[in-house]
Amino acid sequence: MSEVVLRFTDVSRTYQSGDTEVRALDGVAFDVVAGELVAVMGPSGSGKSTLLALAGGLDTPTRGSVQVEGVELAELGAAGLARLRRDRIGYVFQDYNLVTDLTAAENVALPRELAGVPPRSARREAIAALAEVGLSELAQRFPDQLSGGQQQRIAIARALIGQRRLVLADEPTGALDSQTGEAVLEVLRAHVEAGAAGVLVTHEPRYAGWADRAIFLRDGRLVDSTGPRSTPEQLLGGRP
Ligand SMILES: Nc1ncnc2c1ncn2[C@@H]1O[C@H](COP(=O)(O)OP(=O)(O)OP(=O)(O)O)[C@@H](O)[C@H]1O
Repeated sequence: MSEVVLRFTDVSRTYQSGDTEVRALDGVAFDVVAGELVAVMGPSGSGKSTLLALAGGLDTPTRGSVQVEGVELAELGAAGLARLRRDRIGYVFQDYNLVTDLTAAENVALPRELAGVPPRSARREAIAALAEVGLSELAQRFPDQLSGGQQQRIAIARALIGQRRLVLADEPTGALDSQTGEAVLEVLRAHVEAGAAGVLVTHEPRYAGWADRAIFLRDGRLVDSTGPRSTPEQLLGGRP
């Protein structure tokens, strides 16, 4: 049995909007195991970003339980949650969220330095992470000297440096042309193959093809999910 990295058990999230209640998520349950990439799909407003925010401990469920590596997020205090987010969870955003006045290497090293790793070691780890995403030669460049696809690959290196086992990606290909988007997903896929668990929010069936399976949300409910993909050829080919 593969290790469960992310577990949602009967998770609901309700927002109060004036007098009305918005049920952003309603009784959602699923697991993501190590080595697995799960795509989350669904129309606008169906709850995809809410699901990702709950998985990353950026938001709290109204009902139900979210566990990361067996740890119940609701039972962690603010400091414990911040530590878990820094050390175990990587977030990749549509707009990269790189620090503009830090170089690529400094951006990638940042979470390690915040975790107390000495700067020299953090830098060494960052250079290795940049090599993994094929960008070692661009380590000294600043974000505005890099293409969108290069910036997103740096964001992925930053999301996975250290011991982080869970990578949450919210439309990471949104701002990219399709060829560059495929290259970014190839990097994400490789990290998952190396043992991380991944959740990828995407509108694009083409990109969802990089995932092992997809779950579909409608009005906050999990309405369908595809089975695991069967052949290595399909996985490597990147299309369903
Ligand atoms: N802070 C909030 N207050 C009130 N309602 C909210 C809040 N955040 C989200 N919602 C509502 O919850 C529902 C789910 O929103 P969510 O952003 O998770 O959807 P989504 O599937 O990510 O949409 P999109 O694809 O457009 O980004 C929507 O009806 C949204 O309006």
